Amino acid sequence: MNSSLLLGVAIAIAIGCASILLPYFYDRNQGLNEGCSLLPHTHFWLYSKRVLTSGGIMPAAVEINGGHIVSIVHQNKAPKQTKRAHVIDYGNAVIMPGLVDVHVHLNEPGRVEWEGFVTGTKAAAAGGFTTLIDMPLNSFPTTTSKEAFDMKVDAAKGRLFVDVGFWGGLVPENALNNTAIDELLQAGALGLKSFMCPSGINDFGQTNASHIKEALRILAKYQRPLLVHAEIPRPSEDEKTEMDISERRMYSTYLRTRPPSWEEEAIKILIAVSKDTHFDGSKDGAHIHIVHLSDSSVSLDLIKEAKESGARISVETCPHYLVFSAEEISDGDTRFKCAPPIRDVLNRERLWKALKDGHIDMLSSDHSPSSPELKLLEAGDFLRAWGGISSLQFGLPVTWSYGQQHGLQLEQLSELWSQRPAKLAGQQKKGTIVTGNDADIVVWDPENEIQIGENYTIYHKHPITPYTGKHLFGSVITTFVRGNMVYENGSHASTACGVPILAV
Ligand SMILES: NC(=O)NC(NC(N)=O)C(=O)[O-]
Ligand SMILES: [Zn+2]
Ligand SMILES: [Zn+2]
Repeated sequence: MNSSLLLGVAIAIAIGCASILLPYFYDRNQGLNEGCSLLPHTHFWLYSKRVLTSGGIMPAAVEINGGHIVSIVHQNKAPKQTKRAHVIDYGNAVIMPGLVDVHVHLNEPGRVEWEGFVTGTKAAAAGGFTTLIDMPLNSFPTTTSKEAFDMKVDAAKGRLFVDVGFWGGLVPENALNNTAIDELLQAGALGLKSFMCPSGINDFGQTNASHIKEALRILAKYQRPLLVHAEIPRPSEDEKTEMDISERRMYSTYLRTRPPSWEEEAIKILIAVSKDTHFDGSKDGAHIHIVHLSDSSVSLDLIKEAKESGARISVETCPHYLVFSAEEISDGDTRFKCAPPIRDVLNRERLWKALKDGHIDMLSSDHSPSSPELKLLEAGDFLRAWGGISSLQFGLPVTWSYGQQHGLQLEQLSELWSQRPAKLAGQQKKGTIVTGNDADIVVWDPENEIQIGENYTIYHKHPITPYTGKHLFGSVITTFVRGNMVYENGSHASTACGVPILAV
C-alpha cells in the first residue's frame, strides 16, 4: 500500500469514527447552537398517551433527531432511556403539531412600540405556535418592495423564538409593475396580501379588481396565494352627519358603519376574478385566500358555492369572531374593535357550524395590536380607535375551550390551526407529525383550567386584550421548533433561534 493510499484510509477511518462519536458529544455538549433549546439533547423521544399523528390520537413515541421527526412508534409505554437518546414521558398530555398562524402583524421594523419580533414570537412559543406568517403592514416601511422585504428579514434575524415567514404587500404602486412584484416574490415573500378597503395605514393603499387580476397572473407562475382583506366600503347615510362622542362610543354605531354587505361585495368580486385565474391554460392557477371572514350569511354562502364550482378559494376566520358577540360588547370598550367587526350571536353560531362542516378552511389570530394610546380606551371612541385585536398567545386554549362546546374534535382543531395553514404558506415540512417533517411540536394539557389575568404571563408587548378575565381550558407545557425546546412552563430558551422562512 503506498503512503497516499494509507493516508486516505486513515482519513476515512477518522471521518467514520467522528460521525459515530460526534452525535454523542454533540448531545452532551448541549447541541451546536448553545442557548437555542432548553433541552441539552438533539436526539430524543417524546412520549405520551395522546399523540396526534396522521392516523389519529394514540399512545406513541416520537423520535426527534437533528431537528426532524425521524420515527413515530405506536406503543403503550414510554421507550427506555438510553445513553444515545433521551426520553421525555409526558404522560397524558397531548403531543400535537405546533400551530401555524398565517395572519399576524408583528409591526417590525418601524412600529416596535406596537409589537415586535421578540415579544410576538415569545408569545407565540408560549401559546404553542411554532410558525408565524407576518403581514406586510403595519411595519414601516410596509413590505411592498424587495428593498423593504430585505429590511424586514434583516430586522428579524436573531430576534425570532419561532420560525417566521412573510407575506409581501400588494398595493396600487406595485400592482401593475410586474418587475416589482417578481422581485418581491423572488426575495422570498410566501405570497401577497392586499386590502379592498382603507387599511388604516397611509402607505398601504387599497387595491381594486384590476390590480388583483394583474397580481394573480404573476402569483400563478410562482404557485403562491393572494390573501385579501375582503371589505368594500359603501357610502352610508351616517357619514353625512357629524356624530358626537356619545354616539361614537356605541358599539352599535361601529357595527352599522361596516355592514356584512361590505364583505359580500368584495367576495363577489374576488369570486368573479378567481374564475379568470387559469392563466396559460394551467388549471393550477392562482389561489385567493380570504382573510378574517366575519359575515357567516351571504358572504359564506357565496364562498361555499364558488368552492363547489371548483374555484381556488380558501377562507380563514379568527377566534374573536367565534368567541365574542356584538350583544356583549359594552359601549366604549374599544379592545373589541376590529375589521370586519364582531357581529351578532346568530352570526357567530353560523361561523361555528361552517367551521365544523369544513366550509372554513383554517383559523388565524389576526393579532394586530397597537400602542395602548391608539385604542383610545378612555374616550371609548369606536370610530377613531385603532382597529385590531391582540390575541396571539391565547389561540389554542380559546378555540379549544369554545370548540369543545360546539362539538369540534381535537383532530379538526389541529387541521384548522396547523395542517391547512402550513399548506397555504407552502410549508410542506410543517403542520403535521409525520416522519421527515420539522419537529415543530406543542405539548399541552387540554384539561387544565386557566384564567387570562393576573396569574397568567402575557408575552405580547402590551397586555391589552378583550380576553382578559376569560376562564379557559388548556395550558401549553412545552413548545419545540425544529427540535429546539423553545418554551417550557414559563421559560423561554435563552437564544432566539427561530429562522426567517423564505420562499424558494
Ligand atoms: N392594519 C391592520 O392591521 N388592520 C387589521 N385590523 C383589523 N383586523 O381590525 C386587519 O387585518 O385588517
Ligand atoms: Zn384585515
Ligand atoms: Zn390583519
